[in-house]
Formats: sequence, structure tokens, C-alpha cells
Amino acid sequence: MAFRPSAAPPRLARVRFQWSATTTSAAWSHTTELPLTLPLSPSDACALELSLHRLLRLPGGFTVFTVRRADEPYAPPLPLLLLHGLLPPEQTLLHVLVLVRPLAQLARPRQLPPPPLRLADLSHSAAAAAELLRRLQRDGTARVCADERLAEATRGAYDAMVRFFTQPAAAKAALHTKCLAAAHNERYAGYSSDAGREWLQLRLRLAAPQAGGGRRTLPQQAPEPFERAFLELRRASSTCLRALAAASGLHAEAFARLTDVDDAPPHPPSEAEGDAGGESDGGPSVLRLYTYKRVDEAGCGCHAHADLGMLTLSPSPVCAEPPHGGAPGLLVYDTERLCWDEAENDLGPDELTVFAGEQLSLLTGGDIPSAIHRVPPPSDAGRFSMPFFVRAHPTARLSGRQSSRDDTHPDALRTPAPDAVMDWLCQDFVLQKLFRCRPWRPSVDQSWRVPDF
Ligand SMILES: O=C(O)CCC(=O)C(=O)O
Ligand SMILES: [Fe+2]
Repeated sequence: MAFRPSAAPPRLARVRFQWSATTTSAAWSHTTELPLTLPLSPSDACALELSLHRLLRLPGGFTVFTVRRADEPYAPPLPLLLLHGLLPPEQTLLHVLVLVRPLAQLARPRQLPPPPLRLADLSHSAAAAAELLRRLQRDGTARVCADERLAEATRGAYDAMVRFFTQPAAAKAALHTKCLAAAHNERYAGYSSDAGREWLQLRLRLAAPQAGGGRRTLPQQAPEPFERAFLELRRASSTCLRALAAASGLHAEAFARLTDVDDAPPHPPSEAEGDAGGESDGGPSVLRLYTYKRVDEAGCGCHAHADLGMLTLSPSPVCAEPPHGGAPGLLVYDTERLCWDEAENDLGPDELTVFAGEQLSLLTGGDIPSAIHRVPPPSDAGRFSMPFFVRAHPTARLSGRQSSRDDTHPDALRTPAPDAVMDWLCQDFVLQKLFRCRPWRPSVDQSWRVPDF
């Protein structure tokens, strides 16, 4: 399955499963409520799938593929095995909508990715913008070919990564910079690591550079090629966000203005940002320069998750060892075929993989779905990657709209469930939903600590 097994202690929950379906001549909604011990084991999940087939009166040849919380019709649909992650620890009642599909869909062959779109076209061609939108909707990811400036900047940053990561641990750790004065807020720029990777995280400086301090990003002591890659990826992400907004029938600025990818004055200076922790120097979007631990170093890669921001732009990764050839490894979960697809196979050195995070999915009512993805630990030559995560300001208002997508599946959810809240302050959405109702983030317990995001 490749989803991280849950380490949570077993707990009893009541789960209401709802199957709502429409055809041209009829509409129905069947519901059943079951006491369940969560997390489910793989065999519990299989038994539950069979029970639901009977209890929800599904037609022969169809089954429950995935579920999502009823109050989050825009959220990524998840296999039954991950049900535990949708229910915050202190709660016991969960209402989910099931997505029912024909079993035959499991055997559908994968469509190979079409040729990349060109970044240069996305800024002026409505047809290229519409195609980017269509690919994100249909495939979950899209390939985009960088222009020369971006390609040069990412090459320069990859070159500089070798030297950066071979420094002594103390020199790397010295780059860790807190971006907020408040002790309980963990927003940072600089070095960090987990069981699978080490990385350097860059953010835009929001405070005007002091005289003599010319750097636009934090940490200020980061090698200059990293800043260049940050600024070029920021420009590319601004182009993609504009293209997607325009192709969605919105004002071209509708998405970009919620973020820090433009040089317009920063979004609402911050009363509400105060709640999340005080005056910030460091924008919400981040560039992460990763080096992955190999299997033989007990690396575990990057577990399955959906990104929490608006959009992720991930330049073609390279091996950590000379001659630094390509290092494809990103896997994307196809929720319509329940399998992992290799998203970076045959990705050109100057190409990027683009995919949506959950903030954009909320804003579009699920029209642009967030991609569930993971990276297994590399086996021999390692992996450098440098995804750029465009994120909305914590104080931005994220108002989701009803999906207009014409889903031809029999259980198309054309209207959000009645208990769906589609209007969020970004930081509330992130803290209350993305850090509490997702299986891949250990739930924050609404304590005083605000995690880095
Ligand atoms: O290294 C990569 O290519 C992806 C990493 C990733 O998915 C993440 O950090 O959110
Ligand atoms: Fe990710």
C-alpha cells in the first residue's frame, strides 16, 4: 500500500458512510453507521469494503474505492485503510462520503504523460493555460519545460548542493533561523532534517533589506545559487498560478494575490498573523533543497502525503553522486486506479513536475485536486530535489467555490455536503484541517505550538 502505517493506539469510533449518486433519471443517497476500531488493519479494511457493498446497496461490479470527510468535498480521496487519519484524536464521530467506482477501472492502463508544456507559453497563451488546468485535473500532475533563466538557475543550485551538504553538521545547523519572534511558532528558514532527508529551506524576506544587506531570501548566509533558484521558481510559480486562475474563469490574480509570489505589497499585515505567532520575517512560500538518505543509510524517503500549499513546482531531480544524472523517484497516487504512478520517468533535465496542494484544491472546490505523492528512499546514487512550495499567507481568506466539474462517475458530488465549510482563514484551515484530519501529519493537539508551515 505504501502509506505510512499508523502508530496510534486503537480507539473506538462511530463512522457514518454515505453514498450519494445521481444518474440521468434518478438520485439517491444511502447511509450506514458502524462502530469501528481505528486504525483498521489491511484485513479489517477489506472486510469493511465488503460490508459497505452490502449495507450501501452498491451494484454488482462496483466497490468503494476511496472516502473523504463529508465536510471536505474538495479533499483528496483516501483508501479505507487511512480512515483513522480523518478523525482528530479527541473525537469519536466521523461522517464520510464514499466514492464508488467500477472494479474494471483497476485494470485500466496508465496513460503516458503528454509532452511538456512550455513555461514561456503559459504566460501569454490561453490555450497553454487551459491545457495546464486540464492536465492537473485529469492526471494530478503536469510537466512544464523551464525557460533558459530557470533552467540555468536550477542547474547552478544543484551544483552548489554538493558542497553545501558535505559541510560539517554544525555549519549547516548554524543556518537555522526562526522567522517569528513568538516562541510558540515554529516557522523557520534554514537547515533541518527528518528520518529520510536533510534540507535547506529558503523563504522570501518580507522586511525591507537593510542597507548593505542585499539578500532577498532567508537564511541570508545561504549560498547565492540557492537564492537565484528560489527567485526563478517563484517567478515560474507566479506564471502557473495566473495561468490556472485565468483558465478557471477567475481574475488572473485570484490565486497569486493570496501568496508571496509577486512583488506587490505583502498581503494583510497582520493582526491575525499575530494569533499564529507574531511579526513574521519570512514569506509563506518555501524552496526546499533536499538530499535523500539512501536505503543503505536507513533512509525512508518521503511518506505519502498531499502538500498543504497552493502549488508545488519540482525541478527534475538529480543524483547526489557525480555525474549527477537524473534521479526519478516521485510517485503519485492515482485515486481512480488505486496505484502509484512514476511521475518523473523520462523527465527531461530542464523540466518540472507541477502539482496542486490542498489550499488550491479548497479554493477550486476540488476542481484542481491535490496530488497524493511520495518518494521511496533512493538505492545507490542518492537524490537531490528542490521543490518550490507556493503557499498562501496565513492571514489570506481562502473561499472555496462549488465545483463546476462535470464528473461522469455515477457518484459525482456536484454539490458540497451540507456540513461543508468552504470559507477559511488560511491558518485555520491549515491548523484545523491539514494538521488534524490527515493521516500523514501527526495530529497537533491544539496546544500552544504552531508548527512550521
Ligand atoms: O523530493 C521530492 O521530490 C518531493 C518531496 C515532497 O513531496 C515534499 O517535501 O513535500
Ligand atoms: Fe510533497
